[in-house]
Amino acid sequence: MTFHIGAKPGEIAETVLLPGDPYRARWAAQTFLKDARLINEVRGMLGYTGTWQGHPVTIHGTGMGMSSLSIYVNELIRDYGAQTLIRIGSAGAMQPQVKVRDVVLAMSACTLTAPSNGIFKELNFAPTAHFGLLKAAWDAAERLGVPTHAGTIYSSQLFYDERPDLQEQLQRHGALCVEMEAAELYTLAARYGRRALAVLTISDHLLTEEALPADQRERSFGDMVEIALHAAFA
Ligand SMILES: O=P(O)(O)O[C@H]1O[C@H](CO)[C@@H](O)[C@H]1O
Ligand SMILES: O=c1cc[nH]c(=O)[nH]1
Repeated sequence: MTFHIGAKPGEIAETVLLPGDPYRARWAAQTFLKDARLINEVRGMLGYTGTWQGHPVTIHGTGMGMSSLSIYVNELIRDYGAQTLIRIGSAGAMQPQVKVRDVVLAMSACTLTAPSNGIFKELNFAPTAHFGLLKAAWDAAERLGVPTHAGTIYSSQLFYDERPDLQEQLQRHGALCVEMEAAELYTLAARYGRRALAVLTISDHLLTEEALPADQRERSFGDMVEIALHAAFA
């Protein structure tokens, strides 16, 4: 047990899928894992462990934002030995060719500042996905026929951002979408020598203002879960 995770030693798999939403964790575990059992519910942050095609897998919520993800990912890596960490999140599209329900694989994640940035001081560290996972996820998406984009994304500190100028510059420079966790996940994975990737589903569009409701964000993003599972065990 850790400060925020009630699982006993050995109850968390080396492969962990990380949705922000704890109810998406419950839905994904019940939908994709065999024999899924609840291994954490401290503060309502649900985590489940089961198997996928015979491989042990944990699906654990991270909450919203880099500060919350940082707590769970630090404990999953340092206390439970997680080796492969794949975020399965929602995101807002920033480019016209990226449509609602498309999948985005985050090759890199720009951020204004993340919880880890303090240690870099004046250095602008470039948080980057694990190449093997990224390639395996791309191949899986092609096989499954899921419309998928790969490129840089924006990990924002705020959902209600008061800096439209930043969004404009990121759009000009090709950022595909905005979410709130990948940059810190990639930084922690780099620090501890683990594999990480963010597989995102577009839930809303910043240009067209289309948006999916909460129940669909919680329970209908199965393509990204399948892509993440195939990538983890490719
Ligand atoms: O759907 P999740 O995985 O929570 O991801 C996105 O949704 C939340 C904001 O609504 C943020 O956590 C953002 O990154
Ligand atoms: O951070 C997020 C997540 C989904 N959609 C957005 O617009 N922003």
